[in-house]
Amino acid sequence: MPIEPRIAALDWPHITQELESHGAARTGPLLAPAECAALAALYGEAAGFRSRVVMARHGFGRGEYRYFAAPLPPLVAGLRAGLYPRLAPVANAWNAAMGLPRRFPPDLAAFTAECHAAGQAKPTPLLLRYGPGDYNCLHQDLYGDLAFPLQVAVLLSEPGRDFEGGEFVLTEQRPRMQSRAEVVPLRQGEGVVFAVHHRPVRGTRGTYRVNLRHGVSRLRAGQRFTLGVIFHDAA
Ligand SMILES: O=C(O)CCC(=O)C(=O)O
Ligand SMILES: [Fe+2]
Repeated sequence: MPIEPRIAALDWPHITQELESHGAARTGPLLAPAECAALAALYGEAAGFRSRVVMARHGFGRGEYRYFAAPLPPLVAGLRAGLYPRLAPVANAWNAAMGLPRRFPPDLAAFTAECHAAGQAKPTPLLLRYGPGDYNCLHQDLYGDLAFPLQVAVLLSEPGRDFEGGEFVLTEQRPRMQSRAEVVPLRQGEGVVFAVHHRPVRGTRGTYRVNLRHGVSRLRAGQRFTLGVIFHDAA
């Protein structure tokens, strides 16, 4: 099945509900094992990427990632364009709840045009590769003033078979309170939608803003690949 109808067939009411209550949601199966393997295999290709980051060199963790160059591989472009319109209403509701003035257009082409006009023109989808002992420190994928508040990561390897450890982790820092951690268990081909930076939480005294970070715990063994889909482009 092409990616667009597959995205349409996901349980969006449930995903939206999970995002509202927890700031993160699993998509359920999104990519077939062969598609995951084909995407992971791109990591070893010389062409198709605009930059490579060795995380240890920057204090980001251990392991590495590569940002795709434009034009994105069709499956990556299809995921980005197909997921965006489903998430834009959530993004707009979040900004309204947090009292932030920005609203996001209903389709990715229009949002990408806004990014380019703001000087953010480099594509941000990326492939990440982790080996034994590798990890990804808690971070936020912000690349300029313009940021879409949700992003998606798709696990391309199978836990237990291809790697051990390496859990996707989110932390949520609440105002004047201690941070809360959440581990999101994923299967190969499954995505997690999560807050890039802030999200609104309804409390007894109205809505407040929490600050989220995400990362990956240490791999105990094997190799783990991820596809990261970030909707704003980079400066
Ligand atoms: O490898 C992961 O699961 C995390 C990837 C990540 O940081 C991202 O997609 O932004
Ligand atoms: Fe990230």
